[in-house]
Amino acid sequence: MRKAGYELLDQLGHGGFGLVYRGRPLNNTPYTPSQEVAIKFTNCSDIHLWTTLPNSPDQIPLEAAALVALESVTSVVDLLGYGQISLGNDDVFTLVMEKPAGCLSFASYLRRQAPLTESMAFFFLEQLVSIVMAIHRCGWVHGDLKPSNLLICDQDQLKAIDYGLAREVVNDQCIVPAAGGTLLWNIPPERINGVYDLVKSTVWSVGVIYYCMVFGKLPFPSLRKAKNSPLRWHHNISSGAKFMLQRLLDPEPNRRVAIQDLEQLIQTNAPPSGVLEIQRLLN
Ligand SMILES: Nc1ncnc2c1ncn2[C@@H]1O[C@H](COP(=O)(O)OP(=O)(O)OP(=O)(O)O)[C@@H](O)[C@H]1O
Repeated sequence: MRKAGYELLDQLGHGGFGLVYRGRPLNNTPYTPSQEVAIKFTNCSDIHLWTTLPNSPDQIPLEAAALVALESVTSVVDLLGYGQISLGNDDVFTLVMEKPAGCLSFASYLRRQAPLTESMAFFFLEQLVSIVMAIHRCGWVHGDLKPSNLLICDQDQLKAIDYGLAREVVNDQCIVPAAGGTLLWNIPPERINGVYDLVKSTVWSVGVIYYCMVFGKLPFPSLRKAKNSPLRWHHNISSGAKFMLQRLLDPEPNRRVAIQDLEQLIQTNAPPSGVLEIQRLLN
């Protein structure tokens, strides 16, 4: 455990298993005392996947190992410390993470701003793809990509949080049993059949988030509809945007755009740069 002291402030959020508090470093920490942190507490009995780091025999949750492995990715929040503590009768694992200044949940942003202009949606799609690819190049997959696991910082920069479902990728694949995830955001239609590939489902999640940015609503009301219904266009969008959505949200995982082709898909279907600039100036 890296030792450091933090003062707990108010609760930032809570999810299925974790409670997250805003914290302030005490004077004995290497972190700048004025900079706030996010401290996530998870009951150890709720953590099912543990691992070790190469330089230590200590067991740590896979979530912590993912954050260590992704340390160099700027759009992934920094891990500042971790460790196990006892609270009453419970053993609790704590993760101390960077809390980027002036950030807002991307879910709240979309609730207020979506549908976005095609230009803005593309601007965030590019960032989302670069986050997915940076994580992929480190040999991991986020596993739970959705707007509430993205922060929007400094007005328009995305950062991904919550690595509780992150997994290591081997040969561009990560086959997992049908458990975890959030229905309709990151659960693709192929999961109806049981085990599925988290890498292909991440491409699906990118499509769901992009669709929500463009239309302000989820693409499908249920997994069954996602498997059998064509995509609906709620207002007119460019043929490039339609093509990208069809490739990202193909219900057949082997036909869906492969992660290796994601960057090329968005580069070749970008709105013309003049249109992008003018639309951004108007926003
Ligand atoms: N590094 C961070 N900086 C700022 N806020 C954060 C940070 N980490 C978590 N939060 C806040 O705490 C909330 C819950 O965190 P997190 O998603 O990691 O918990 P969880 O229990 O895994 O959630 P879920 O079950 O919804 O996936 C987030 O939605 C966010 O509002």
